Amino acid sequence: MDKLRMVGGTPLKGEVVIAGAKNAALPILCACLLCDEPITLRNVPDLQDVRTMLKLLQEIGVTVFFPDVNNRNHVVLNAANIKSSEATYEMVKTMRASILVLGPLLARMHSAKVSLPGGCAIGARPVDQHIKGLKAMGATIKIESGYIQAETKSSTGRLQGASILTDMITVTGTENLMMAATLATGTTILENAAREPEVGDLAELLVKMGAKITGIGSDRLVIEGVQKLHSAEHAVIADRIEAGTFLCAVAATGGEVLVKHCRPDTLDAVIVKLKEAGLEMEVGPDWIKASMKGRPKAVNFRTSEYPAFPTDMQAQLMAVNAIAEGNATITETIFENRFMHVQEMNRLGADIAIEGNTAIARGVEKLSGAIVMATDLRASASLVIAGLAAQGETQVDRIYHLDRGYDRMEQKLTLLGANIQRVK
Ligand SMILES: CC(=O)N[C@H]1[C@@H](OP(=O)(O)OP(=O)(O)OC[C@H]2O[C@@H](n3ccc(=O)[nH]c3=O)[C@H](O)[C@@H]2O)O[C@H](CO)[C@@H](O)[C@@H]1O
Ligand SMILES: C=C(OP(=O)(O)O)C(=O)O
Repeated sequence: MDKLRMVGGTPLKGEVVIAGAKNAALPILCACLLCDEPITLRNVPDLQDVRTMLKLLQEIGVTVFFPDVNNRNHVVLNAANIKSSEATYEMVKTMRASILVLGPLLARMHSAKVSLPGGCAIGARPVDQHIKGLKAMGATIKIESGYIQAETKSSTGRLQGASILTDMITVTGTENLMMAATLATGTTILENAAREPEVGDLAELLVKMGAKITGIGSDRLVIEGVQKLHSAEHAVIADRIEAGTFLCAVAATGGEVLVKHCRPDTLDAVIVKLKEAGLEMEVGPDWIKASMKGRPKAVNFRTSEYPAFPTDMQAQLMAVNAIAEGNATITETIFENRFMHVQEMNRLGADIAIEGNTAIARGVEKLSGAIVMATDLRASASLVIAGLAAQGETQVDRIYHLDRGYDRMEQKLTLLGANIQRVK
């Protein structure tokens, strides 16, 4: 199992180019299942979850073509010949986002069998709202032998438009139901829809494919079903979480970094908090120039749905707080178990206590290197940030979590002057 070894204490300096967003690329790849014509995608990040999704789509019968052998970010998908409507346990257990094939397969093939995702390191993460929404659109769904088995029951085989109000805001739930609704008969209204930029990016691709969607970017999506979707081209939106992760790394280590090819307009809540922490930022249309002098200041924050502070940035900003001046209160409201990084940060000398869904970080002047273990994707990123800020050598084990969602993180950090290596 790969590990990352780093010697902390070097301020980051230089430029970093942000990749396409994992959380936009994954549903966008699944959208190719909705039509029998090629979908051309650019700015697809080259990371493990994307490779897993491409493998799953190939198992289903999608052809995957990289027109330029030297560029894994440009992919053409063609789902003209679907041969299976199944996502196996083997696939879903490595990547929960496999659930995103459910809506498109059901809409296009009129049946789908997808392994029920289990819980994961950050929480129970049920998919009851996906199921509830598809049932409201006329699907028959049973759970058997760990699989969601779904079928449409109308005479045409098509799902039917419905008004759906989800019990809570769910990102992949909104995406699954929106994709399913594009090929349904009649109109679907999704109330309490997720407003995350990645949902909007998926909606933009669907519109390019001929879908009729209004309310994009709002919490009320109206989708008028069409009979067929067609070929389209799309560039995946920049990853706001990767950009935010590098901004936190600058805040924790000091230095000056130009974050390029990002979407500052999707990072408002993160920018506000990092400014409070003392990170100086000049913001352009697709770049942020960040510089940090001295120690960060502690910042209280609370995660919530977009446009509020993202749960996927909680661990990284906690790493900044670990070495800040003062105490911070950090409340996680999205996932019930997303503090697994706390014990590992404390092994690096942080002073963080957990009380229910709140962590209290008492900033320490210095962290000291140690061997720590990554438990999930963003926990891994936070430990890398803490390791880069710590004195001495840190080793982050189980880096496969990090590889799920970051495109060449250690190479990008090396270009910024960090002393970091992958150990096989
Ligand atoms: C691939 C992808 O885009 N992943 C993101 C997506 O995950 P994901 O879409 O899985 O997260 P959700 O938005 O669905 O989850 C939000 C909350 O709702 C609960 N819930 C959700 C659906 C459901 O049917 N029932 C239910 O109870 C979840 O357990 C969680 O507590 O949004 C999360 C919240 O921004 C991010 O952390 C993930 O990075
Ligand atoms: C939790 C995350 O991803 P996933 O939903 O794919 O587990 C994440 O990107 O931080």
